[in-house]
Amino acid sequence: MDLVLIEALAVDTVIGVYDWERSIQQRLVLDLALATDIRPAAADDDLSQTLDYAAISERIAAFAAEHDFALVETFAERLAATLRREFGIPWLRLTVRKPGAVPQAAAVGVTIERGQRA
Ligand SMILES: Nc1nc2c(c(=O)[nH]1)N=C([C@H](O)[C@@H](O)CO)CN2
Repeated sequence: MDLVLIEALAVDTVIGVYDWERSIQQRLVLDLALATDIRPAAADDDLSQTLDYAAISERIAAFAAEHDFALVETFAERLAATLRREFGIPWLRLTVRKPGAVPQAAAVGVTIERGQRA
């Protein structure tokens, strides 16, 4: 299976467990690897036969704007389910980083893999 990539996608959202985090927007940085077979699109040079990384990036920004989870785990799990359902993605790896959450770390976050990778 081939992979369509989206790397270091920055989105702003309400995210965090503490009271002071509930009234501000914070940045998350996402990496995605999305399984698909790119050969039909490549054979016909046709965007409609592959995963449109621009459309998916826009959907992620909208998802971030419309939700306000406490945990990055919840953000990752719900986003993965949404993308798989709406774009028919059989398998994905998603990393969600929260830069600045721990001052001593460049970023903290989670990586999940969901679905079947053929
Ligand atoms: N595993 C997690 N640990 C923590 C999270 C989280 O989402 N997942 N969140 C926080 C706070 O919101 C933190 O980011 C504020 O600086 C703490 N630990």
